[in-house]
Amino acid sequence: MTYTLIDGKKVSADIKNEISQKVAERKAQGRKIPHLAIILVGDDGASQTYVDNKVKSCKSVGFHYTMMRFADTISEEKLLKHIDHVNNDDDVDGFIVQLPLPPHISVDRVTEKIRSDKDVDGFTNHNFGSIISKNPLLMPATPFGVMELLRRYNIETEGKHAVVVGASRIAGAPLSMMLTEQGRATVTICHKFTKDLGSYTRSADILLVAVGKPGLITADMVKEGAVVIDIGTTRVEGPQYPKGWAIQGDVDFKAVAPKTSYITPTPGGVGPMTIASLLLNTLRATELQHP
Ligand SMILES: Nc1nc2c(c(=O)[nH]1)N[C@@H](CN(C=O)c1ccc(C(=O)N[C@@H](CCC(=O)O)C(=O)O)cc1)CN2
Ligand SMILES: [Mg+2]
Repeated sequence: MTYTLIDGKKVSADIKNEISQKVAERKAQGRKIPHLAIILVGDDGASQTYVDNKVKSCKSVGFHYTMMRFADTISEEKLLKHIDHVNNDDDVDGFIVQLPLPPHISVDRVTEKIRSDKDVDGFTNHNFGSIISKNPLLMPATPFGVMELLRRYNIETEGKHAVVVGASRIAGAPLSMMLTEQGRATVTICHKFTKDLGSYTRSADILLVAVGKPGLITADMVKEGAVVIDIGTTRVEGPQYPKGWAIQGDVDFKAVAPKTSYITPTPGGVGPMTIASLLLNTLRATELQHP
């Protein structure tokens, strides 16, 4: 079977162009320029790379941005106080706290401290719940990016069987709600307690995998003609890679791709969409707060 490669890099570049135009219009009309603040705790190498990409993307679309760095020894109390300060800073339209956080800090308490109308990652309970409302507020960036890829490639979801592997708060769980609500798909969620994973994945018209286990999905687990969306991104280290590491998805791409109708590569599939969605959410947060 010949398959179509879903090019997240290109779609995210298109979205960034669309955002740049909207920023230029706002500027010409004397309206507020979106301002994203990024909180980074500690010096995790991968987080640093993602945050650098977010800053670069803000610059490329004309957003204002502020980087806020803290040592990994910061107390939870101090971090929560800082979040409160950003919540009340009227110049900041949206902000994120880069994950993971050091183990002594509760991700749940930090996330819930973020004002929901400035929560451009869409991680708060309020925004999570708003997925099933008629008018969702700010949607979690990664699943929002997946839905946008499906939409831009005209992939029909209504009435289809979508199997989501992984039930994380930032990807699998909200994605299954979006596929049900906006996509009108019949959704099965699999997770680490699922027995005989292949018996579910083989029945998927659309298979979406967000686990973080390279090579988890092999060719025998995929139905002929399925759409496969790989959301996992794991940094695998090894001397064979020029940089000393490489990004790998959850799907054995080489073996699986020939069986599919559409498939995302890793890197270059869902990953770039995460940042494009963050920019879209920041623009939306600005439009809501400063119409
Ligand atoms: N506050 C947040 N923390 C984290 C999020 C998030 O959305 N908000 N997601 C991940 C990390 N992440 C963004 O922060 C992220 C991960 C991967 C990519 C990406 O573009 N991946 C590329 C490969 C990049 C590379 O070569 O290193 C790809 O898949 O093509 C973007 C963002 C956890 N933390
Ligand atoms: Mg504001």
